Amino acid sequence: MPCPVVNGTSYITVKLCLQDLLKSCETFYKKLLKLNSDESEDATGRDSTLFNDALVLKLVVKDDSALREVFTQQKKDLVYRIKSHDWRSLVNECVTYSVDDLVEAVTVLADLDAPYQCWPNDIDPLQVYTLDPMGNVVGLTSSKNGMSTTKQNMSTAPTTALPSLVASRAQSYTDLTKNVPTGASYPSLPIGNAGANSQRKRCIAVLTSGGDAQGMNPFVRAVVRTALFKGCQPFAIFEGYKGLVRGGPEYIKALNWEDVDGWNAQGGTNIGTARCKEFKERAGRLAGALHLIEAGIDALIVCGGDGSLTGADLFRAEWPSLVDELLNSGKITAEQATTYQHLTICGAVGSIDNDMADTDSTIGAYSALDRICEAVDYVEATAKSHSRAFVIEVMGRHCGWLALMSGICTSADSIFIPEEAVDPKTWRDDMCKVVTKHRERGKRTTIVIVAEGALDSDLTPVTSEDVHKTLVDRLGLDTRITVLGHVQRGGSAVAFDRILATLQGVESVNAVLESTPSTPSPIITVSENQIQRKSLVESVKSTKSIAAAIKEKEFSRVLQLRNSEFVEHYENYLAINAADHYAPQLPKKDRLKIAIVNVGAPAGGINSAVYSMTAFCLSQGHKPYAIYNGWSGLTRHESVRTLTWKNVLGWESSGGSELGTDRDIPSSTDIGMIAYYFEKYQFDGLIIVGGFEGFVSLYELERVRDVYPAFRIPMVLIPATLSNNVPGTEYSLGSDTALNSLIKYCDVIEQSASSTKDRAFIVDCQGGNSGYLATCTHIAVGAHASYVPEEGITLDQLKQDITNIAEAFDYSDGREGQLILKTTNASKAFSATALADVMTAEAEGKFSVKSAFPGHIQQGGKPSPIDRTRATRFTIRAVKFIEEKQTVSCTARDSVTEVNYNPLDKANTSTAVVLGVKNAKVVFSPIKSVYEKETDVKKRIPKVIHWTPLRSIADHLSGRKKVHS
Ligand SMILES: Nc1ncnc2c1ncn2[C@@H]1O[C@H](COP(=O)(O)OP(=O)(O)OP(=O)(O)O)[C@@H](O)[C@H]1O
Ligand SMILES: O=P(O)(O)OC[C@H]1O[C@](O)(CO)[C@@H](O)[C@@H]1O
Ligand SMILES: [Mg+2]
Repeated sequence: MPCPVVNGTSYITVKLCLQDLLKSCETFYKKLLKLNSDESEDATGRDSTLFNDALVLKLVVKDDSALREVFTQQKKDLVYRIKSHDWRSLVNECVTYSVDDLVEAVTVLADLDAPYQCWPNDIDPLQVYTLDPMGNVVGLTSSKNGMSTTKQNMSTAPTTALPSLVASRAQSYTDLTKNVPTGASYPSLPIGNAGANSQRKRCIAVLTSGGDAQGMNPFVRAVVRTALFKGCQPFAIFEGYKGLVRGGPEYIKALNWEDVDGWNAQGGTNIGTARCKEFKERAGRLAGALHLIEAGIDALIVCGGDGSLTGADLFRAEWPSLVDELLNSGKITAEQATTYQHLTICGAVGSIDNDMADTDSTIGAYSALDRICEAVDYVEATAKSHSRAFVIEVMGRHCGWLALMSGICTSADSIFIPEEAVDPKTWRDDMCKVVTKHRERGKRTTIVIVAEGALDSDLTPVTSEDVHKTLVDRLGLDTRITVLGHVQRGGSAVAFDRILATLQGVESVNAVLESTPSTPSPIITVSENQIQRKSLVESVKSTKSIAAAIKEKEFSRVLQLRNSEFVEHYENYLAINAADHYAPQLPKKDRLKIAIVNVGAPAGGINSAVYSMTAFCLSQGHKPYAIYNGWSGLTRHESVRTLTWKNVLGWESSGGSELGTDRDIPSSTDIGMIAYYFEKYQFDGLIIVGGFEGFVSLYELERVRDVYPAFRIPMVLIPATLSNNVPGTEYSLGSDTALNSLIKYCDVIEQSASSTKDRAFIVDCQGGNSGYLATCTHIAVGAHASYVPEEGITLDQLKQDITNIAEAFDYSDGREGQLILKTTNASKAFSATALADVMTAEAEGKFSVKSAFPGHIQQGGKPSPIDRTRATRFTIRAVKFIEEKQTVSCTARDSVTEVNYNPLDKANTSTAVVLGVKNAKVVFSPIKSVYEKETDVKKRIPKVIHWTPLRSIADHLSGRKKVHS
């Protein structure tokens, strides 16, 4: 039987450092590869030549007894590796031989008593890994390409079982996939698998391309694990399109469950990325097509920016002609051309720039924004000390999203973005006017944020140096430039990106499996927190049209072509940071008195809401009032003040509650006194920023409108609580900040767990009766399990989790730290510590569990960029809602009567509302119906939990088996 070496090599030298291993090596290779020996060669028996028709293998002895110790040590290492590694992770360190019959090879290995692993299973192996007597890893494959899953010959079942470690792990996967419907449920098998191969597994490859972005690793992890969970074979193409163009086992590798362990916390992309010129040429794409077909891959998931997805779209469009060309040039067979006539492509947007049309956010954008905000928050302190100006240059070659959002988050005085090309003649004056105005109002710092791609309307770049020069020359400001550069792409992903990437990874695999040859290639997007599928072609087209509009100087179109949220943020930025308070927007008769109060526990974004409310009210001409220290502050101390811009300077980015907050609700203080003060100050509108107590407060005020006309004004609740348990919304301010605090904490705990053998941690999470925080953290950190009040803790599940964890420790030799999240209220009987003790006892020495309590760390320090920008957006929406609903005019107020002061219909419940995000939209829902119909008042949670689907995703990605009662 011929045994050509994979890659076509036909001569191999194996060096032996110990003479006494020669005989056993000779026997090993002779039997395994069916080689003959050259009897004539070495009479002394020092070297040996083995051969057949296709291969010459020379065993050369370089006897060195000094190496005996090294060899002994190495062997020990190998024993460890055999126990702890999936050998396919050592694929780069081994020589792989192609054999016709793997089952026969396995029998030989068993006879030789050599250790080995079969992949993907022992019943029908595609690859086998073993050690030669020298300890070299030797691979055997029956496929044409070492990485391909297409076999040359189908083999029969082997006679030998797997080593038990691998067997038990393989069993877990089998169990996992048992729940997954196969065959008919996947309309996917038709593509690339039609005909003779119709039973073959789907082979799904993933690549990352363009600039790296935080979140690409969680994305790849989710693709790999979901593909395995659904019975497919995942592959990674290393180094982006470069790997596709170069091909072969070095760049195209099958990945396994363990290969992506711990990736959620890691920044960058572990499978590498590149900018690849060759792929822009047809010849490069032709090579890419050949390599995919050779590797047996029929679906490709590309995670990258606008450029990468443009490339993916082109590849998809050209695919049939590429296959034809490969067939005509004899590079592939007719059978291959038929099998791979369709390539399924799915795009996911991974780029810090957030420059793709049709999605609110790209994977990595919020992490980069987080890095920018952190840097500007730092710079602010030194700027303030010296009363300096700072020009901060941020990334974004063709997109100003990072500059715009960081401008909002840090209350920058001015921003420059490509979407709003400035007038070359006037921009300097305009900027100086705003900066001077802010300085006159008492601001000691000046922050100007310039996007890397900022332009004027002649398409001349507006550079940081231009801005610096203007601030120095015209205003005489002591000015510095800070270019943030690649720091923005550094570090690990924020919670939002980890979760977004994970959900998009899962959805990409779903999209691949559901697509048919006639389905347009999808791109996975997000809209107001909802993962959606859109058309890749259309998104690429819209994205290109933005670049074209800029090039053609059609600036009025450019902003509109970005999504509506971008436009809203831009208008908000101008309203709160560039407005002239002496020339407000609204005529005097429409100006209102609007109060804001914080109710409940502190949450990230509360202060941002107060800052935005104040700045927006002032720009409109309204009078903003603060009620300090909640309802009890009002009723006991009449703690009401008007707010000025200077009062709230710096609040956009500050943590806690500057106004002061507590959990009192109106009925527990003095509702009559509240009405009295509302009347005294003649409030025209109220904004409550708070959690469940805020929700109850609004309901109570609305209910007593009959009795107290002072409450017949528009009232809006902006939900703000880390528990994210307010009915009427899928998102509350503060929940993102809390998640970020918690994942940072968990990453540290995870490190400790991984460093200590056989150690798991149970992290106790806040959240009241809502398991939102624990579930999202479970996904974000890749924890093993989470216990939440919605599910409770059953003894059966606990037992199962103990078994799962023991198995995971077994497999990783105790080196893979395990985390479990537990919402404090998940069980009345088990505190985190009690649970840890029970698990430790039941694990019978296999592992130990400790408890960890992040406590109020979860309320976070500074609010996250998501909470800051959403606070701004929601608050401005709330003020606009009040404007719209409030018909009373200031003139009317001058002659107050009960009728004209409280003109709102007493029964008009639509004026007391919860502002929420629901089904991808910002909506105002009347408190009366939300409270009475949608709320489990006793448990303080909504009756319908919107995040329930996350539970099963969290579990399947951590390989947790669920016990169903
Ligand atoms: N028009 C195109 N045709 C074919 N391939 C393309 C095209 N544009 C880009 N690509 C491929 O995608 C790679 C990455 O593109 P690009 O450098 O524009 O980054 P990106 O994906 O937009 O990410 P980011 O801008 O976030 O860094 C390119 O190096 C190239 O291989
Ligand atoms: O790291 P590189 O290749 O220099 O690319 C920098 C570019 O990549 C991006 O960060 C996008 O990933 C752009 O904002 C920036 O212009
Ligand atoms: Mg790009």
